[in-house]
Amino acid sequence: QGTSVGFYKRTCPQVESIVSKTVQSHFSSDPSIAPGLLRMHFHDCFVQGCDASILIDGRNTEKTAGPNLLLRGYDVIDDAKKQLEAACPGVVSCADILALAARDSVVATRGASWQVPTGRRDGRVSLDSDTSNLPGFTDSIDVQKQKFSAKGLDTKDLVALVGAHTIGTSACQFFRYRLNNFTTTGPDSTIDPSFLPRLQALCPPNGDGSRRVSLDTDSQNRFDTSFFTNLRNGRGILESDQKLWTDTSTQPFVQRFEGPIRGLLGLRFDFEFGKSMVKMSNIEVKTGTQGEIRSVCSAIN
Ligand code: HEM
Ligand SMILES: [Ca+2]
Ligand SMILES: [Ca+2]
Repeated sequence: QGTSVGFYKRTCPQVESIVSKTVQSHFSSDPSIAPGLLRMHFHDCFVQGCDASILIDGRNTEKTAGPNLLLRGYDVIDDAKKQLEAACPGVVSCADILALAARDSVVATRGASWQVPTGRRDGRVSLDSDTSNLPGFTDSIDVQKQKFSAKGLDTKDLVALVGAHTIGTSACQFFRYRLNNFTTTGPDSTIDPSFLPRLQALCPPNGDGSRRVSLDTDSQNRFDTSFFTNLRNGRGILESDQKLWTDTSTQPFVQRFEGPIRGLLGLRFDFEFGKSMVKMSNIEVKTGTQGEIRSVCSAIN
């Protein structure tokens, strides 16, 4: 009853090539759509399951909620949907397009590929008030773990999936508070002191809070393990990211994802990321006769 690889094999064999070509062509003119689409899929799956509820336009929909205001890549999904409606009308869900586009975004940034099970149906509900279960950048590791385990994802999945921050950027407004007066004695002490001036220069106290800074310093366009090395070195940008290193329950996973195979404890980040993505992409999916196949991704039928 769940999703399966090759769900559209008979009904729309071109689906994967249409989505990947569309992602590639948008990526070549604007590389920021890769992190945009990956994050969008995560924010879709955590609210009402992976059902494209994030794509619905209108008043008080998920899109209008705080954590979703800076999402990007909606036009890529609309473009792919248009082509798919021409090739196989009424067949491919917007939720599946987004799941495929997230994978193709990792491939575009030279990460490892994985097979994406399909067969999701699109939801009919999108409410900004449902977005409170999305993790926040000040969340403790306990809260992060709770929010992930509520969706069937364990600690290893948490660390692997947050590894998505190996690409993309954050606005200064989400971490600038760590750089000055974080405590009575000064900046967040978990920040590498030799790195601090660089961040302070990028995000001065009264500067532009919307200015964007790499989440993985010096490697924002490459889907690699550098993000974990940066965490080890006190170079995490978000408070929630740096805590993955300071917390004793998540640090071992950061260590294991950082290096290439290290004996029996070694975990390949690229492989584990794909595995955890398949789990995340199956959160509360609607299949069979549930939901609908939207004709336009930004509106319910
Ligand atoms: C504890 C969990 C997480 C928290 C608190 C968190 C928080 C954030 C924040 C605050 C930003 C900056 C947004 C902006 O300024 O536009 C961000 C960016 C991003 N997040 Fe996460 N995130 C989490 C987990 C994840 C997961 C699981 C994924 C995907 C699998 C993900 C993918 C991304 C990507 C790719 C970006 C860069 C977006 C861009 O460049 O447009 N995040 N995240
Ligand atoms: Ca959703
Ligand atoms: Ca990187």
